[in-house]
Amino acid sequence: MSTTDTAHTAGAARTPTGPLVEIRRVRKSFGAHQVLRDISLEVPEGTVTVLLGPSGSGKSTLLRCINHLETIDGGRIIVDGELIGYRQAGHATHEMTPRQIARQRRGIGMVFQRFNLFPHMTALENITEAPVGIARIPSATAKARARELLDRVGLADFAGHYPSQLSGGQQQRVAIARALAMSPKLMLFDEPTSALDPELVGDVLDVMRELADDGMTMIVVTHEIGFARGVADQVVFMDGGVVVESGTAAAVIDTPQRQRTRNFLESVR
Ligand SMILES: Nc1ncnc2c1ncn2[C@@H]1O[C@H](COP(=O)(O)OP(=O)(O)OP(=O)(O)O)[C@@H](O)[C@H]1O
Repeated sequence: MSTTDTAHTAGAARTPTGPLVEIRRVRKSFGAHQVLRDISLEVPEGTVTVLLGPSGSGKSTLLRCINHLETIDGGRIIVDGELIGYRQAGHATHEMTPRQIARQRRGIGMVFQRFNLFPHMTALENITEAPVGIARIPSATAKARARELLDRVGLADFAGHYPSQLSGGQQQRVAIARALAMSPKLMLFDEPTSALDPELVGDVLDVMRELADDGMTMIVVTHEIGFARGVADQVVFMDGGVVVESGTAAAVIDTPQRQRTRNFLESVR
């Protein structure tokens, strides 16, 4: 059993309040391919939602819509009371100004499958780049904060290392620290461990679990069922662009009601 499978009472240390994220009847197509057909879900503040589903079910697309990397075709997405995407007569996402979009994106941290660190910058520089360049935080303040974040992800001694000098797991932990440096209210993770060697997965999931324990609101796309069972307050199984089944980890993972969910879980176990 990996450390990520150890007992963690999902949501126990947190007191969920209202939804930080509301997704209502969201639709998204690429050409004739309708990837998101009708997605609705809510993510209460301070909780972790894990999105499960087969390849091509639209999980990444949904995360990208929440973070303004894609524009929805219908429905609406609200994060912290603000419309992110809304497509109905007279209200289109693209009517937002670039400045509004940039401001909203700053409140949402995203960690991708591939760490996407700047190769010519040290770990510390990768983390301070956005706070200094975008948020205009004084360099000394940003550096001090970056060191705290490196410590938090277990890499206090690696501030001066370049990405090529770090393992994949260490790079991903720097990527998490980089996202946290903008003090997001929501963190999105898109298969953060699927590009890692198996022995490096646990350290990254442990950092994510600590974030959850600290009350970070998180939406995580992952096939790590042990993580979902141990950390998720809510598990959402998507297939064919719809939510097939959602509920607690115990409900969706241990006692799935739908055959499609059972088939998927068997395929990843
Ligand atoms: N920019 C794009 N243009 C055209 N098709 C796209 C685009 N982005 C995603 N798709 C298609 O949308 C579908 C859903 O992709 P998406 O990456 O959201 O699924 P997923 O559930 O995250 O799958 P995976 O686990 O493989 O990443 C796929 O068929 C994909 O090819």
